[in-house]
Amino acid sequence: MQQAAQHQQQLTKPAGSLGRLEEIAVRLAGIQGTPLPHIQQKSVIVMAGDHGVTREGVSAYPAEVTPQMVLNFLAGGAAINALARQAQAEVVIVDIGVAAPLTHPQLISRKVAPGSANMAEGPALTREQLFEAFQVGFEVLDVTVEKGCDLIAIGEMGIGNTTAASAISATLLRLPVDTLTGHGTGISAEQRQHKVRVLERALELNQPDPNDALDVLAKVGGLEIAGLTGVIIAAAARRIPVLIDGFISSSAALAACALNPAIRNYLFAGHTSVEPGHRLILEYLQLQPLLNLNMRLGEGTGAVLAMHILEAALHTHNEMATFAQAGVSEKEEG
Ligand SMILES: Cc1cc2ncn([C@H]3O[C@H](COP(=O)(O)O)[C@@H](O)[C@H]3O)c2cc1C
Ligand SMILES: O=C(O)c1cccnc1
Repeated sequence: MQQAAQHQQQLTKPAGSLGRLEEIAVRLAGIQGTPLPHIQQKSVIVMAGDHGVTREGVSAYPAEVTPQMVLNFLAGGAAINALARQAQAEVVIVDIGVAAPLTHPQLISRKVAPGSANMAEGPALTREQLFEAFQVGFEVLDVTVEKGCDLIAIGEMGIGNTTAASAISATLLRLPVDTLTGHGTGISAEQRQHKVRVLERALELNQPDPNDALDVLAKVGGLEIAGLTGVIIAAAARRIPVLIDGFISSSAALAACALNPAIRNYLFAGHTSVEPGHRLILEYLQLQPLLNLNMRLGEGTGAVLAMHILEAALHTHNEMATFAQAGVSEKEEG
């Protein structure tokens, strides 16, 4: 990172004038362990799973939308497909817990269970399911990296998962659920109040331990969130930078960082979502979002959009002439 920062000083621009692009290049140098980092191949890993808590009426959309959207991803018709085509990123779709049978040649079928249990009635996942979900995340990341990918974005699909993200982040950040809970897919103010009450009941009943991220992920998490936590852990272990997306994928990152705080150094926050809890997670992790476009979709959309910025940081870092090369005079002393 020191060498990369020194290289930045020599490029033909006033020191610091590329702002956060400079920091990004330096951070990528640290992650890849080289002063001139490169990104060759990008993927977005989208994990899909259902949530028993949807039976409490916490989303504006029915749970059937989860499998329907997975098929839409596979057909190339979702927002993430359009943005990934623009960014030239491969879309990797994983069924880690959709509550409907799904088969497709491009689908990675690793269903741990047909959805989580209803956290308002008991723990969402068993410990075994949690570890199986981690394992799916590790393996999907490994296969993706073995195919040559060196930048990962993460995304999710799962109706009801803003409720799980609120429960995880309220517990780990030790904040009242009300401050972190938003409108998700577009529920009314009244429905949001109901969602907060469901969340309070689920936390009261399950008593997730804020000092134990595994306990939190099992009791009030979900399969796609746990799978993404696994992706993040495995990516950091392999020195692969990860672009996190919105509130839900950031709750997976929060859990990963609770397990090992050094993981934070491998993460970039693609954007800040409209969900109120998202900003609180990013502040806690000290990750400055790259974009703020009032998005609240998930799927990895904000993360894939930010790939363009990471690449811009490396184009300037690697392609610009130095003062010496270009014969441009450096800053006057004093
Ligand atoms: C058509 C459609 C496409 C989506 N793509 C992502 N989400 C997003 O919305 C869901 C979370 O919001 P909530 O907790 O309110 O259910 C997740 O599936 C998330 O990825 C979608 C939601 C819908 C309806
Ligand atoms: O922040 C997100 O990623 C988000 C917000 C609302 C609905 N789905 C995802």
